[in-house]
Amino acid sequence: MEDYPESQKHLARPYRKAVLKALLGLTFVGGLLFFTLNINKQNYPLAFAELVMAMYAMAVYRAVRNTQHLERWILAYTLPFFTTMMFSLVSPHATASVFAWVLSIPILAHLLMGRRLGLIISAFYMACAALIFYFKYRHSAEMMQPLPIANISVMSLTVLAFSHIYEITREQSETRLLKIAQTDSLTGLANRVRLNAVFEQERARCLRHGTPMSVLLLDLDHFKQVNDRFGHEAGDLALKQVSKILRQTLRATDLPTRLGGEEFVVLLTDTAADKALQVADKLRLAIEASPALYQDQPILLTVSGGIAQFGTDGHDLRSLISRADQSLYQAKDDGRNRILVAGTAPAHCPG
Ligand SMILES: Nc1nc2c(ncn2[C@@H]2O[C@H](COP(=O)(O)OP(=O)(O)OP(=O)(O)O)[C@@H](O)[C@H]2O)c(=O)[nH]1
Repeated sequence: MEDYPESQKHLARPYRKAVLKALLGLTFVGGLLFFTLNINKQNYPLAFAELVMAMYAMAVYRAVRNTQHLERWILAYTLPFFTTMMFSLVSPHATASVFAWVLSIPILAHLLMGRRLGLIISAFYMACAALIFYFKYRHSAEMMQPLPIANISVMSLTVLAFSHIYEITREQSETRLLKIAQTDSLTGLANRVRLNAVFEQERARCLRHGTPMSVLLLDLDHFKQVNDRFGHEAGDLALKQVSKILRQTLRATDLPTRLGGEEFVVLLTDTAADKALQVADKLRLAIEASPALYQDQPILLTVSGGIAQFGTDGHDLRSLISRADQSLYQAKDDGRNRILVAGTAPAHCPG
């Protein structure tokens, strides 16, 4: 589970909303201005289009304030906006300077829609603008000179390339920061923040498809003695060793996380409690069989655990962890090195 698309979408929303609101404000004011200018020039179709866009900008501004569907509103506004721009380029009354607006397309499209969709939308509208330019000025000897054409083309491609590169690097830094924010620095496992985010996604999937999901809470036994006897560095090494076993043993669709201290939570997707117990026992035996080596000394490790199943034992992460925690403490009381399923009699005896 290495993707961060949902978190990234949430992270991009506030700044995309700010860019959209600025665009809406500017097009409202600009629309009214160009409406007046076009009325004075008796260019009524374009004046009417500018007025409609200004009113539409106002309506969208009100709609996006509390929307849950920002991406849809971005498309619902920018596509008519860019199309109106093309309409202005076609207008016989418009001067060649109107083509300068085309340079705003790649910037706005990338800022508002990200690198992939931004590139597609920019390429489409810039190609339309190039065709309009050609058909409008193909008989104009002045405009069809190689120098102005090369100038316009290179400038347009430069703005497109820089907008795209900017968005790629911005998304990459965002992914890097998200990864750092959602990773436990000692073990490299996911942390509580990521656990919460993935749980919410998986919960929706479980409710939609009716698939099971279990939460396994693991706690190292007598870990204080490891620190006291071998030192804190050895304790850290033991935590890394357990993390390595979790990563190696679990399926790619499961999420092993470190909650803090010597406590781990594993989110087992598409897994009911009885199957989760089998997985947990496999982990428990692997941990027992692989002592951490600190300065050539083996540190024997065992874990106790509790399992709770989504739906049966709770519908949110907090209650599931709390139910698993009750079983974990029961497992500790029963002698440690065992896993118990919530609401059942002791399900495993070490041996
Ligand atoms: N080395 C190391 N130790 C940690 C870390 N986080 C917590 N600990 C130690 O983990 C120990 C946990 O001790 P306890 O809560 O008493 O649990 P325990 O000794 O494992 O006993 P039981 O859970 O009852 O089996 C404490 O000594 C903490 O200092 C860490 O990041 N690194």
